[in-house]
Amino acid sequence: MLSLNFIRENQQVVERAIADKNVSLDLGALLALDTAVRSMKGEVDELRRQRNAISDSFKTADPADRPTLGAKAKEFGARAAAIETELAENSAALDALMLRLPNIPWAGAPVGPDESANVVVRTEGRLPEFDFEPRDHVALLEMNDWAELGRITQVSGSRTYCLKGRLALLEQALMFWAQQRLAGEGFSLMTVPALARPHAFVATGHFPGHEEEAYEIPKDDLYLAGTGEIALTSLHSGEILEADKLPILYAGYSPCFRREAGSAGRDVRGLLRVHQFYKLEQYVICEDDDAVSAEWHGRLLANAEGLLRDLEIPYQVIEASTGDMGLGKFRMNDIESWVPSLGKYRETHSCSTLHDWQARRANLRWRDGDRKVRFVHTLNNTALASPRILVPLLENHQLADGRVRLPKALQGLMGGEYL
Ligand SMILES: Nc1ncnc2c1ncn2[C@@H]1O[C@H](COS(=O)(=O)NC(=O)[C@@H](N)CO)[C@@H](O)[C@H]1O
Repeated sequence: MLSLNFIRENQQVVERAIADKNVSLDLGALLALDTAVRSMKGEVDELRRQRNAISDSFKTADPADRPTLGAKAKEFGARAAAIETELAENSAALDALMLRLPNIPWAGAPVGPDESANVVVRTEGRLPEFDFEPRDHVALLEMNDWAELGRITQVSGSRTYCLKGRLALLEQALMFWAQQRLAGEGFSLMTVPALARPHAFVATGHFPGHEEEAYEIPKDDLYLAGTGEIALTSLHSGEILEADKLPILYAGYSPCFRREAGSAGRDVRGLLRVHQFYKLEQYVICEDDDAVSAEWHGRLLANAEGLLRDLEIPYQVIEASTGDMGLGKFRMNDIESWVPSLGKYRETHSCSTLHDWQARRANLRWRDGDRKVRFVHTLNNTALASPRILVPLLENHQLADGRVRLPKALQGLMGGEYL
């Protein structure tokens, strides 16, 4: 969310962001509501003041004047109440529009309608050269009995899976390894619930707008989150964080649930796009200083790139366009990992800076050195998300006989050179 002051003073900038992020929002209507709400508040206050003045004069008034005074006070009270009803409606309408306002994207974001406008900013790692026809990850899973992809769908529906044997162990080893790495970078490890209240989805910006993507638990007024970001963003809602507590660095491990409502027909085979997966999330709450959050953006990206380098997975870093980055982002860099069987890079990480857009929605604030209370900046990036990361991991390191050679960084943990 943006502040009303910012919107009033930067209408063109906000209009530009609305256009560049493909948001259908009538800023004029929002500003008209803002004006109406402010004038109505002024009217109610004035009526209240006048009514109180009459009430105060009542005691010392001439008894003969009291009926007239009483009637006047009543009339002012009735008019104030009538305005307050309309004021409440206008305020609710204004709040609803405020939640739909995009954050202002950074000046370096490619302007475009969707991912087609994204730009590759860096390509790392040498693509594997196979002297055999490389198998896709599903074939590798089947020939090594590393997953159950068939019968389980009769139990749990489409886009579900079981990992088996050494691959199930590898997923645990990967998450353990990545958590050790992030702990070494000063992140506090946390397991995070997928269960979350609707307000937590509003705080991150998933709601309103993406309700369809979340599994709902109506009996308990809960939803299942698609990312640990949702619980982590609202964990400190309402607190005023002391300056010496910042930056807060969380490495949040959670199950993630996504209905993938809009993905019919995409990635239907295997592990790329499933309803339930596990993610280790890098999450930062820092002071609202653009240079400080830009520095954290770079570090979150570097952490993820370091993991991919040690997994010996070739990847590329993407600068997301204004149309692809999403409503709340100031900046988003995706990392795409090479998938040999597809002959292309596929997103495995997404690194975002949101400035105070989430903080305003989550009421996340801190007290600066001058004791002034301000909204914080929030950032998040994937550290590892499994089973998707297993797809490039298995395919890039496969041998002609279907075995998979483990990256050196995992051989100790997994007790051998091969999965
Ligand atoms: N349906 C899915 N199945 C498997 N993995 C998924 C699915 N959806 C997302 N992911 C993984 O989760 C990563 C992060 O998802 S994201 O929506 O892009 N971004 C976030 O959730 C942010 N909180 C950063 O992690 C993706 O890059 C991908 O690796």
